[in-house]
Amino acid sequence: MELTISHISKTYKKGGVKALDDFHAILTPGVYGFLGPNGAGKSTLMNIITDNLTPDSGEVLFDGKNTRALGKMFRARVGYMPQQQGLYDDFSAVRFLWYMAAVKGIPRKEAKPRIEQLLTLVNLKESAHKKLGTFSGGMKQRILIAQALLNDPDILILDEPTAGLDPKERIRIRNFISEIAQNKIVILATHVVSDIEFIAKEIMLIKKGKLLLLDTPAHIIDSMTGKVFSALISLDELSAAQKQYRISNIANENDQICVRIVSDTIPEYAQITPVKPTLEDVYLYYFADQ
Ligand SMILES: Nc1ncnc2c1ncn2[C@@H]1O[C@H](COP(=O)(O)OP(=O)(O)OP(=O)(O)O)[C@@H](O)[C@H]1O
Repeated sequence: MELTISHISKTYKKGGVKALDDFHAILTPGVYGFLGPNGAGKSTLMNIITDNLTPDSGEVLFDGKNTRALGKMFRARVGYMPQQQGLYDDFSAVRFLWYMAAVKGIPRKEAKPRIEQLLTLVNLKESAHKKLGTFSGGMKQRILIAQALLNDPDILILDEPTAGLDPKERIRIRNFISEIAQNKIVILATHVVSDIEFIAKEIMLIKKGKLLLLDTPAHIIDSMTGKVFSALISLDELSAAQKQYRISNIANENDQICVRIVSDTIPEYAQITPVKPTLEDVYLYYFADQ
């Protein structure tokens, strides 16, 4: 199974923003972390893949076939969880899933066992008849993921699935996505590094509509070797250091300051040591100016 995002460009008429600029990537089963700051073009791309938006140029291909030409056949294989919007607060969880199954044109006979199975999968069986308006942030995210899974999609697109969640819920949702990702192409858009660091097969870095990198987390992190340093400086030096370098962490150490610096060149401090890069450093390296 292969999803080709082939040279997609899109400029919004309103505002004239070039949201996507010749974006090209080939995706196979596994979780793709789609990482970029606000406004980078993530939602635009996901709306194009799901056929909610038309690109100016380029096309999306599923196993070599144009997805617009495949039409309904392709849409039946896609599950989409948009960013949390006004949920149907007065609907119970089970009613919401029935409603979404109808919207997706899933026959009642198929929908019934699927809804039961999904409520168990997302651990909401006991809250099936509670109104969505009473749900916590994590429960809302889980029911939104469940609706994206109603048609047992081959391609699952998740737009910021952990937005607004506390760390415990974040980890839960992350593990849950990892579990359901078997044999699916999962695109998980986020600007939170920790959401994808451990579960992504590959990471797509997007900046101003352009694909900067598409590679495994390990390769991306390795490519930063020799660019991350730890320096001990005095408090007086801190403000100049912040102006000169991208600083990913500041910690007090006795009467000195330990700064973590991301830099192409070795910073000129007396007490400096190269350190192992992390994905957070990568993010800062590419997006410090965003
Ligand atoms: N409907 C629209 N009309 C005009 N401009 C838009 C529209 N939607 C998005 N944009 C602009 O296109 C660019 C890309 O936006 P997009 O929502 O795709 O980014 P994003 O990476 O998903 O950001 P976020 O994480 O904030 O959702 C931004 O500059 C945004 O302001």
